[in-house]
Amino acid sequence: MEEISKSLYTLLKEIPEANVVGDTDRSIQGIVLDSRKAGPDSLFVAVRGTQADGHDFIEKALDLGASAILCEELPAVTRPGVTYVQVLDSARAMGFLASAFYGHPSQDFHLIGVTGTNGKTSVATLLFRMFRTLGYRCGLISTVQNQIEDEVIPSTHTTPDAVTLNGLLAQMRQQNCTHVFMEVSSHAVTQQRVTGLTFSGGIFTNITHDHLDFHKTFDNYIKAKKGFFDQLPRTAFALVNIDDRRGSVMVQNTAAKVETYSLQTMAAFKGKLLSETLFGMHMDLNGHEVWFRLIGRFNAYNLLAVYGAAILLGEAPEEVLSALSELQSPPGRFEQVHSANKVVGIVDYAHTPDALQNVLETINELRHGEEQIITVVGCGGNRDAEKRPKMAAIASKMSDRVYLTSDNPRHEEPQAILDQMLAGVPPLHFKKVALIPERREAIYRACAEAQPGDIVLVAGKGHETYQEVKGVKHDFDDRKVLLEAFLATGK
Ligand SMILES: CC(=O)N[C@H]1[C@@H](OP(=O)(O)OP(=O)(O)OC[C@H]2O[C@@H](n3ccc(=O)[nH]c3=O)[C@H](O)[C@@H]2O)O[C@H](CO)[C@@H](O)[C@@H]1O[C@H](C)C(=O)N[C@@H](C)C(=O)N[C@H](CCC(=O)O)C(=O)O
Ligand SMILES: Nc1ncnc2c1ncn2[C@@H]1O[C@H](COP(=O)(O)OP(=O)(O)OP(=O)(O)O)[C@@H](O)[C@H]1O
Ligand SMILES: N[C@H](CCC[C@H](N)C(=O)O)C(=O)O
Ligand SMILES: [Mg+2]
Repeated sequence: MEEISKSLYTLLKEIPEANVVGDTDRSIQGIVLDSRKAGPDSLFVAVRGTQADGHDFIEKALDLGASAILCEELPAVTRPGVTYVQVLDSARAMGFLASAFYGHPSQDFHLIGVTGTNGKTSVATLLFRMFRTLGYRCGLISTVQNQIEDEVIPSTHTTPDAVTLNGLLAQMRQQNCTHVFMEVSSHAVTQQRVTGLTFSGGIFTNITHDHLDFHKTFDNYIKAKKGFFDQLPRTAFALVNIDDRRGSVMVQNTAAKVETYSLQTMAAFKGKLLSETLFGMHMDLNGHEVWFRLIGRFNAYNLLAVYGAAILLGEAPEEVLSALSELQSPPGRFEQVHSANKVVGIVDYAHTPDALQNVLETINELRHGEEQIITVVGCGGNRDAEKRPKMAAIASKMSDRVYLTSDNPRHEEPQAILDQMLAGVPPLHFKKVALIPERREAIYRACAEAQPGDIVLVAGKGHETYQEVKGVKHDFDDRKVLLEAFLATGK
């Protein structure tokens, strides 16, 4: 990426409401959100976070060479030669400045944002792959990875912070991308990571229980997702899943053109799931019958969203459906690992109650005989604790055997998380459930027990290649461990 330098005076035109103390006739070499990353002539943005207050690090940033400070509260003592820019909301102001710093890259291509509790990665990735098949140059910003055409850029967040995000978008513009598909997490909306971007379209997949550790109430969580549609311009489309009862709320105040998709009712994009096997499903989409390689009712929704967005972006239905019918699931989404003696392993990123229920429903629908469903699942540490008992209840009701185990315990005790999960298991299903904190051991035990035809679902980590324990990420890949376990247990 080329070095960028911008005049502070020009940048400040983006935030006319700011109170500026100091000289604006200076160049800014970069915008930083973390004082430890400050360098000569950078602009440090002081944000009040969940753990710390960025205002406490202003002096540190200045020591490392920062020459401008964006903050909500001016320091008691200011340094000569430094420009202080005071605003009501520094995260919001940073969104506008970050976009301007990189020359507003989002205005130079179609940027589509996908929000919802589940399905963001699936929809964004399918759109990215499909538009590439249609011959466009594309970018992707997602939980699994960021991508510019074939170049993979590792991702640390579902939606990066505003500076990283605009930097990535600028790289995509430099690579002549015409379409960029990105996930918009609820954290990102609340923390204004997407403020200042120009979207051509927004997609709402669904909203169910997650992240209440951060948003505190379900109402706040809904408001966060709605905030994304509130900021869409008139020129954009807002494509919503109208079968979700919050679908209409999302677009209540949007200026964008509202479009709908549904499997149940009248909608601009109407689908019907006709039949499915382990290898794909047959759907009707607006009167076109098509075979897809993805399975599950939740994927029928994802395919409808992708189809709808493509048509709204001006593509021809036949070409879209033909490209879409070739696509496979993104990594770690219903990814199958078959053993030599026909045990079916499924690795899925279901880490919310709704996702786990959907995946288990799909697996139950696929079963046609006496096949057993053996589920291995855990819940992340330092994340929403309310979903723990719910996920364990769903796993125990919808499986024949359940191994509750660890999923990124982070700074919590694995046994404590397991105890909270177990509290959700109805006594009727106690017999089915075993607690095995070591995830590898849990997967091995599940495989040892599986008979030909049985299905072993390993849920929660999907594409992840690590297990995070007390700040350290240890190598761990459910797909590899499942394969190893099949071999080790003679399957
Ligand atoms: C809860 C949350 O969203 N946290 C994000 C947030 O950090 P924070 O508010 O906790 O920051 P903080 O530690 O309190 O610090 C406050 C400020 O002081 C600054 N600081 C701090 C220390 C220092 O020495 N110097 C300094 O300048 C920090 O850079 C920050 O700007 O802002 C940081 C900078 O953008 C993010 O890296 C961080 O993501 C953390 C690592 C995280 O795990 N986030 C997850 C929960 C997240 O964002 N997930 C969503 C997906 C959720 C989903 O839908 O599944 C995502 O989009 O990835
Ligand atoms: N449209 C959908 N509705 C409900 N569940 C879904 C849907 N699509 C996928 N899922 C389930 O949710 C899991 C996560 O899917 P995906 O990664 O696409 O969601 P996400 O919204 O990107 O999640 P994250 O918030 O972690 O980024 C999948 O593995 C699957 O079990
Ligand atoms: N984006 C989600 C992913 C959860 C994945 C699960 N494996 C976990 O670690 O809890 C989060 O950060 O809450
Ligand atoms: Mg995602």
